[in-house]
Amino acid sequence: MTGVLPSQRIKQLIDDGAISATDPYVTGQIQPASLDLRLGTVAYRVRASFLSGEGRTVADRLEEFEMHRVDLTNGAVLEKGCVYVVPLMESLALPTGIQAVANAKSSTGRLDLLTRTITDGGVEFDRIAPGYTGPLYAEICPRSFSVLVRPGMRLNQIRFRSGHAVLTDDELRALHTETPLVTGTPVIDEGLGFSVDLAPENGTLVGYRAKPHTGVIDLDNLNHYDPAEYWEEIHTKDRQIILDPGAFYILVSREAVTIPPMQAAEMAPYLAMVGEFRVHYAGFFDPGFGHAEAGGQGSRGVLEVRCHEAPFVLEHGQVVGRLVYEQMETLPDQLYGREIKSNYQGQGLKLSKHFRSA
Ligand SMILES: Nc1ccn([C@H]2C[C@H](O)[C@@H](COP(=O)(O)OP(=O)(O)OP(=O)(O)O)O2)c(=O)n1
Repeated sequence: MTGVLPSQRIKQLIDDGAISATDPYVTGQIQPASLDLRLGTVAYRVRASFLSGEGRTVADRLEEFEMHRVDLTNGAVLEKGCVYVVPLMESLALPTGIQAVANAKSSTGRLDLLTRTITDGGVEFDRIAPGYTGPLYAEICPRSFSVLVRPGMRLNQIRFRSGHAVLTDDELRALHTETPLVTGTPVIDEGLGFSVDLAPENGTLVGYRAKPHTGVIDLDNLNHYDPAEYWEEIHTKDRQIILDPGAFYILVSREAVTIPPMQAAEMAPYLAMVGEFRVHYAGFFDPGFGHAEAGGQGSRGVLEVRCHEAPFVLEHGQVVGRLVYEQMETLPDQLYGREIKSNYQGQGLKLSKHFRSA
């Protein structure tokens, strides 16, 4: 069978020893179509981000790039602007037919914590070769805020798939006719396009921009921080905003999106050629996200946007990203939503769960 492996198949991989961990698994770690990965006890501050490269291990390369080590046991701050490599508690011994892909969790992306997975012999971030056997590491680069972390914190996640799982545009059109995937007319071109909302129904608040020189965020503090101390509100009445190079924004999609129970999705930039700005990082959408039966009607996608070379005008309804839908191998035994205490079901414009709601 081909497709993305659901929660019960991930449990089976654990039972079979294809996934192992230094510490017992915790409640909620297995998600409908992914497994949360946990930080180990040490962070290596490195000179620069790196990939280990064919035939070489991350441990070897750390000898080359390590500047110093930080013990995370009692909590430690990962400083904004620095690059760290943290060995994860989980490791893999994948069967040859199973391939994996990792990604930052949505909460991590919303905090602008660039978090990518690296492996021994790896030549790409976040893509794990079929049959990979070896340790997993998170490379973490806090870009807007310094963060306090402890062992066991879950910053990234991993998805497993067997064979080819991506839906073609024709399959996506057929699925949309069966279960509407977005509100409005779907833009289907190598996935489902979605656009930015810069003309909200009520009020003028369209997004947030990270403030410089803020305090530390302890990732265990949920619904805790005052948004005003970390974010500047972005208001507009004229359906457009100008993005500043280097600044980090949280925006929201105009469309409500649905991921039916037998599909999962990954967010990708709309066009690789648009270098001026990029919707990035947190890419996984769970089966059941936005799905009415899982309490998700009207869920928008949150967009983490960074502008690069030059100031860039973003207009209401401009297509900025696309969701690449994949088929689940079998129906997951849990869906994103209320039952599993998900944080972002039914969301509109929403900062990470660490901030108090307005
Ligand atoms: N750029 C993104 C990425 C994801 N999501 C939505 C779809 C996901 O199904 C949901 C949760 O994603 P994660 O599991 O990555 O996030 P967390 O684990 O941080 O949230 P939760 O605690 O709710 O599981 O957020 C989003 O709105 N915008």
